[in-house]
Amino acid sequence: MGGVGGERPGSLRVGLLDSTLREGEQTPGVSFTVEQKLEIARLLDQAGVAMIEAGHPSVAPDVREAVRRIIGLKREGIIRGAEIVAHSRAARSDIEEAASLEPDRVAIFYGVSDIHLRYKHRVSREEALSIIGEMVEYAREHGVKVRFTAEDATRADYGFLVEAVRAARDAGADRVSIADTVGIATPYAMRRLFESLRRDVPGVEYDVHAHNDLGLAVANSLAAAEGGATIIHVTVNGLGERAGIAPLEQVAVALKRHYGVEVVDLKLIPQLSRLVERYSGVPVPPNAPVVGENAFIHKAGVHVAGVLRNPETYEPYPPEWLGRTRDYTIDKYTGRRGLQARLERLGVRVSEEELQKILQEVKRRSGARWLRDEDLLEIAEEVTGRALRPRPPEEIEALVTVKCEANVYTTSVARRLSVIPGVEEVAEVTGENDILLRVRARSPVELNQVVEAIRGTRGVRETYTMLVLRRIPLSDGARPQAAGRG
Ligand SMILES: CC(=O)SCCNC(=O)CCNC(=O)[C@H](O)C(C)(C)COP(=O)(O)OP(=O)(O)OC[C@H]1O[C@@H](n2cnc3c(N)ncnc32)[C@H](O)[C@@H]1OP(=O)(O)O
Ligand SMILES: O=C(O)CCC(=O)C(=O)O
Ligand SMILES: [Mg+2]
Repeated sequence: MGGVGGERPGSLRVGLLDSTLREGEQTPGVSFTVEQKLEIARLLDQAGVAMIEAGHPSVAPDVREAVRRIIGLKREGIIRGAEIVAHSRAARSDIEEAASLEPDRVAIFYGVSDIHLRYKHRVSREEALSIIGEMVEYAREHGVKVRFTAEDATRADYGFLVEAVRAARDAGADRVSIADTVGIATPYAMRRLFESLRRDVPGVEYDVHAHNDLGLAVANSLAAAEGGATIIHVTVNGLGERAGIAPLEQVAVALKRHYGVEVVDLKLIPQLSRLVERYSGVPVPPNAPVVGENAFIHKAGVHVAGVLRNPETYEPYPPEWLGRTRDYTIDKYTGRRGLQARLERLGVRVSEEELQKILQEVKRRSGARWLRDEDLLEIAEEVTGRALRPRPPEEIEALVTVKCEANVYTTSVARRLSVIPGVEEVAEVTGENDILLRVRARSPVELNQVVEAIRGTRGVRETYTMLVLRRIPLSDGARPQAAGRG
């Protein structure tokens, strides 16, 4: 492959620390239950993350309980590979509480920028160095591995940062996390910072923790890894304080795409993303990289024509990496090639002239929305004058009630359902159910497929299907009169 995007900057020795359960729960409005945390932790381990930051036990009883039980899963061998990390302030009480649960590692954070020293900790640099040394040593006395986190490291004076990292290393920390706590680093500065630290303070391994306030978290994390960081902190869907931190899914795919490193099983990413979306209640936008609904949906005719010949024309990596599939929409942006391919997929062959007419009609009708296959076939029938849709003697009509998962937007689910072929009407309703659908199918097998598609839609918890046995046509005389004073 040529060009800038095809360059391989070289291989990296790097793994992921997932902090969905700690940093991710610092997202405003997010609170996972203990059971949800266990489920997320198990899936993260299955995916192959190197470390799970399970929480900060001193925060609240349920946070402590989740950390305790995740450590229990590790002990029982249910979580197999991931190292379990407990977060802690540089305070004896926090360290004792964290260490008493016997995690693999305690991570002790302490702000190292002058802003943090002066306004938050209200200590001098000398005092800070002795607190860092003492607290790391105190944790080590409890028999756990220790990571020291230099919080706000990217705004710290470099000379002092070096002293702080040395103090942590000399007291027994084998890892140091360099945190871009307010997301102000640039990739170039980040790479140089890690290169310098590795030169000036060898003998420890480095983590990078990059916030996304300026949308640079992924770029900064990759740059840090190029500079020598061996662990990248991520959260599923990029959850975290303010704009969050580097999203697991983006970092994992970028590492494979750019460096040929597969740090997690990419095929588990869609499941992880949906699970965390559901439990966090934070919706994944359709245009989110990797996990967004539109990540592999093409629209413009020129793109579709290219993708039909070779998907690489408009895809940086194939959806198959994630077990996803590509698709394209039919609307006013469609061109001849895409339209023809779609018609062929539907088993419809048309002449050049008919194709042109259908295209004109598509462009005239679609407006802001995209056309379903059914709509397209209807247009094609009108243009060609041929019956293109098989018409069995009877159609089955059904009403399907849908209950949505807690914490999902009913309107998003309704929108997803509305594009399922066979779904003719969608209404959001009050009462026990959230959505009512009118469905039409040509056979019981087809009805079953439609219902399966509904049940498999993200956000759908439960469905109930009622077959319509008979419709009673209302004669004019039987039609209820509008209430009026007349
Ligand atoms: C950048 C990051 O995200 S780091 C992770 C931050 N994590 C959290 O804050 C977890 C959620 N926090 C909490 O539940 C609470 O803040 C607790 C339990 C940690 C502490 O609660 P409280 O004791 O009531 O203190 P409060 O939150 O009001 O203030 C923080 C105190 O911790 C001190 N502190 C802050 N950071 C540190 C640190 N790294 N090491 C030691 N002490 C610290 C502050 O100076 C302040 O002390 P003060 O009360 O003497 O002024
Ligand atoms: O412990 C860490 O590595 C990071 C702490 C944190 O969340 C931050 O500084 O933003
Ligand atoms: Mg953070």
